[in-house]
Order: sequence, then structure tokens, then C-alpha cells
Amino acid sequence: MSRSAHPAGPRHADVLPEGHYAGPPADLNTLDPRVWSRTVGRNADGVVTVGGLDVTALAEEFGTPAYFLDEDDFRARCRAWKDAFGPEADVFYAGKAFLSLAIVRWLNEEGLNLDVCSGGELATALAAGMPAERIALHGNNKSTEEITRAVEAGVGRIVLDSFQEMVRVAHIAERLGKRQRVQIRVTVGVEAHTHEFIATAHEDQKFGIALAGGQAAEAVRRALKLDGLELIGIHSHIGSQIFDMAGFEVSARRVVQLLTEVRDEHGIELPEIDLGGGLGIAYTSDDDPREPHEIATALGEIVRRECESAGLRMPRLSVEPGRAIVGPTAFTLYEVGTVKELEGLRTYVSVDGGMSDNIRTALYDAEYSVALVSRTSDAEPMLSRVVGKHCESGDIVVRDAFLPADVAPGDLLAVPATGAYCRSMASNYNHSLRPPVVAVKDGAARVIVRRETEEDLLRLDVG
Ligand SMILES: Cc1ncc(COP(=O)(O)O)c(C=O)c1O
Ligand SMILES: N[C@@H](CCCC[NH3+])C(=O)O
Repeated sequence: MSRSAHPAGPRHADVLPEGHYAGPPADLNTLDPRVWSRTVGRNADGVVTVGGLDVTALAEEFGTPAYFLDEDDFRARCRAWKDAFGPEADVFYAGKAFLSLAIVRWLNEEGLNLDVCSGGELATALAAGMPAERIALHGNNKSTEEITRAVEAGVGRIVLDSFQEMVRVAHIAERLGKRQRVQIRVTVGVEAHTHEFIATAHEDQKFGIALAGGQAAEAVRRALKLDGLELIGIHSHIGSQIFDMAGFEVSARRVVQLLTEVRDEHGIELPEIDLGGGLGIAYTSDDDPREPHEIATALGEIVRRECESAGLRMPRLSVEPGRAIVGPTAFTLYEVGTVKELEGLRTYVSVDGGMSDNIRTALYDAEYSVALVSRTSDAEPMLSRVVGKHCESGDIVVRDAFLPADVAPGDLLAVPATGAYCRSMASNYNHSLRPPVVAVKDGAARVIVRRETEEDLLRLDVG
């Protein structure tokens, strides 16, 4: 089948969905620094490099698919968040985005705190030496075992998600002869502008205790009466992959309003506010995320203004970015297996991974970019759909992407900005083996999460 130039521009341009970017980028070989990690570039041969290492050598050594994580970029982003918020605030990295022993060690070294939301994440944090007082435990249905372990370890805070859990935590703490520092997670009634599956502050969902109807105020009343609890503040997380600060503004205002009511009713000023995570990153060149210092300034100003007008002392602020720290630091490297052109429709480029290493496209209709990274090409742009190898027609990695029309089996493609919620949400669908995470820094690469093996899979089957 011919791969000649489309007379009216890029091939298949007519099937681009409405509202999608109008055409291919001017040069398919250029890597947009907004969507690629900081040390990514092309060498003299046109091969993409990260941390000084070229992807063909990396693919040879570590295989594909694999996630390559730019350690310098990760650390730089940690420092940017920490510096932006300064000593008067705390940055809790949200471990659900991606967690491993190495990540915990880096966070520790860079002075960040850690938000965990399961026993497994807590175990990883403690095993890698994160001081317990710098850990926050989240979750809407923490088990008794998880709570007990967290209280025993001495975590800095448990974020309470329901009335029942509040009593559970209080009893466990009392039994262990401790007083557990807690925050109450409230739902502020904000409709965050993001995919409905990742919005968390509207009232009709499972997280938190609603401000509406006085539920959150009642939660504060009850928490203050429980001897096992030290109520240190209020927590709000409005959703994920959000660009618009308006939702955070409403959230901050409503949380401060609750602090004011607590002061008026109980005569105490709760010392902390956590505004959660959720800051968006660039997955494609169309995304325009805010820098940490802009976010810190905006959030700080909102809280300060609201507190001043209510006559409250400025509480200690904390935030929980996950995606915004780790997301841009990694790309997934795939090898092309087949290229199938459907005349007049689009070209399907199949890679050796798919929805098992990146579920986000199938789950949230997420948009990604992709580039040919093992070489440059002057071929015309070809509208492509990059798909995986799973038995599922929704197994799409990148729904609409321009690739050079000469892309062929054996080429390496990389999908940038896969550091968050890709390896952490990876599955063994079709008994695939979850890919490794390889950290790259200063010309050296090391595996921080190894590739699964068939023995790993077979060991789980005990029947
Ligand atoms: C309570 C809480 N904090 C922080 C995060 C991290 O979100 P993100 O990775 O979007 O920054 C999440 C996930 O959405 C969350 O549920
Ligand atoms: N996992 C989601 C976001 C939810 C984060 C946790 N509350 C994503 O990939 O975007």
C-alpha cells in the first residue's frame, strides 16, 4: 500500500476529531521541552538521548517496553516545589503517582514529605527510610491493619475520610496509648474542570465529608471529643490534571470558612490546611501547565487573604502534588511491531506494550504525544493511532498522533510524560509482564523497578 504524500496535506487529516489540533507540527523530529523531561535531546545521529544515554542502547540493555525516568529532572522538580512553597509550607509527594524505594530515598534527600494511600505504599515508604512523621496516610477505606501500622509507626498525620473511620482511628490510637495527629478530608462542592473519573470535590462521590449540610462541622465536633485524636487541620483535594486555579480558589475559601466556624464555635484555630494535589502537566504541546512558584504564590495569596478577612492566623499550608512532580520525568519506550494502513481512515502502529503499561488513554480518554526516537525522518507526517498488543480494541496508547510515514517495524517510539499513573496503574492483562523503570542520570542507567518475569506470574498461581 502506498505511503505517498496526501495531496491536501497530511494523510488522513480529514479524520482528525473536531476541536483537535489542526495539523501536524512543523517538524516531527523536534522534541517539545514542555512534554519531554529536561535531559532529553537528540544526538548527532538523530537518536534521542536521556541523561546522556541513547535510546537504542537503552532498549538493547533493558528491553522494551520500559519506562525511563530522568533522575535529575525528578530531583529538580522536587526542589522547585519545595523552594516555591518555602519553609512555611510542606510538600507531600503523592506516592500513588509512582512509588518505589529509590523514589522514597530521593524524596527524603530532597526534603519532601510523602502521602501514601495504602498499606503497600506505607510499607515502601518505611522500608526506604522515610521518617514516619513526614508521612501522611490517606484512603477512603483504610483497613484496621493499615491504621494500626500507621499509628504504631508514628505517621505525621492520618487524613480522616469518614465518621466511622474517625472512631476507628481514635480507638486504635487509644489502645496503643497514643494521640494520633489527624486532618479531616472535606468535599468542598467544587466541580473541577477535569475528567469526571478524576474529579473528587463534587458532593456525589466517595471521598471525604461534605461541607454542605454541616457534615464537616459535625466531624470537627466529634473529632475534638475523641481522646485518641489530635485534630490538626482540614484537607481538601479537588481532583487531578487541573490547569485552572479557580477550583483551588473556591476550595481554599471554603476550607478557611470552616476554620472560621471552628474558631467561632470551639474557640480554637486549627493550625493546618492541606489543599491536596491535582496540578496538571503537559501531555501534548497544547497543554500549558503552571510552574510551582506560580501555584505556590496563587495558593498562598488566596489562603492569606481569606484568613486576614476572617481574622485568623495564617495556618501552615501543605500540598500533595504527584503527577506534577513525576509525570514529566519519564517516557515509555516501545518497539514498533506492525504498521497497518487503513486506506482513507488512519494508520495503526502497533507497539510491544499497551493498556497494561498505560491504562490512562483507555480509562480517561487521556491524550499523549509520541515520537520516533531511534532515528530522525524527513518523511511526510502520517496521522497514526499508536496501539498496544492486547486483545482489546480499546487498547490505544496514543489516539491521534503524527508520525513520519516511513515508520516501520523495529523503530523505537517513545511516549513522553508517562511518569505518573502509568507504572503505578500497570496490570498483567493478557499475562503481560509489567515493564521495568530505569533511572537515568549522568550517563548511567540503573533499574529501580525490575521487569516482571514469567516466573513472577507463575508463582502467583498456586492451585
Ligand atoms: C488526596 C490526594 N492527594 C494528592 C493526589 C495527587 O494528585 P496529582 O497526582 O494529580 O497531583 C491525589 C490524587 O488525585 C489524591 O487523591
Ligand atoms: N490515576 C488518575 C488520577 C487519580 C489520582 C488519584 N486520586 C490519573 O491517571 O490521572
